[in-house]
Amino acid sequence: RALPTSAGALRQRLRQCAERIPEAEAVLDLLEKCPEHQKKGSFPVIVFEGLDATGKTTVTQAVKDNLNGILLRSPPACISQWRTVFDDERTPIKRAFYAAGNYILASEIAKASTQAPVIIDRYWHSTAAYAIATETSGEVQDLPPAQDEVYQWPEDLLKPDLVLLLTVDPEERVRRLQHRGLEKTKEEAELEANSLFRQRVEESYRRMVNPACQEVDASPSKEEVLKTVLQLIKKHCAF
Ligand SMILES: Nc1ncnc2c1ncn2[C@@H]1O[C@H](COP(=O)(O)OP(=O)(O)OP(=O)(O)O)[C@@H](O)[C@H]1O
Ligand SMILES: Nc1ccn([C@@H]2O[C@H](COP(=O)(O)O)[C@@H](O)[C@H]2O)c(=O)n1
Repeated sequence: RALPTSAGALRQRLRQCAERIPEAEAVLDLLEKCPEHQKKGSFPVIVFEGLDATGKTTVTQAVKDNLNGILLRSPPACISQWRTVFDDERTPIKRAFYAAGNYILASEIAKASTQAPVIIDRYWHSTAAYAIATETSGEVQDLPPAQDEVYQWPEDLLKPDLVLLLTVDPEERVRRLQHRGLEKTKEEAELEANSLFRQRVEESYRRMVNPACQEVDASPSKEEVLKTVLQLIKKHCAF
């Protein structure tokens, strides 16, 4: 399978291509500096997931402001300058880059969560959901079965306290995409063109376990979505 599900496996994958791709060596260097099996601090760690234009950037910023939190994203800023290089590579190398981003981010989460609530725009569930959806074709029924190990959280990756999956109906998502008008990645363009791919990504999010995603209808106004999200955080995270 294209997605390496441990720090050891993704290091090996990056090492194999490091001679040809100098940026892989740079990612490896950063990974080496991250202690393994990171532990979170006493503040809650809350992740927002979902297809593009479901409102993650909008809601993470608002939640961060509301909770006086620290906002992080995957892939983290320290490797995002190499993103386009890996997006143009073969799938296994591209997935190793995004997986590595999550392990590097875990170090940032560990530190930040000793200081304030941590709000994260995409983490492991995004890496897994896009990988799973790309490896299959056709209907959601063609995805690996619900209990498959692909939906498991990696054993050696720091776990969040709460994962909220933002969903909006396809028409509203397209309206938001058009309104925003940003440049799309290849995968985002495919997502827009291919409704089955979009359904597979969303269903893969829903099948993730340990931790599972809690779904939030993000179709209402920004204010209402924020209110719902803050209520869920209050209910699930003690701080
Ligand atoms: N609840 C909402 N109602 C109406 N418009 C919204 C709402 N939330 C976000 N938007 C608008 O939709 C667009 C996409 O939102 P945003 O950038 O937050 O999504 P995103 O999930 O972070 O996208 P991506 O993953 O591609 O970065 C923006 O123009 C934003 O202002
Ligand atoms: N943790 C992550 C984050 C992103 N991806 C890949 O990037 C694309 C979406 O990124 P945005 O910056 O537009 O939010 C998506 O196509 C994923 O393949 C990832 O794999 N893991």
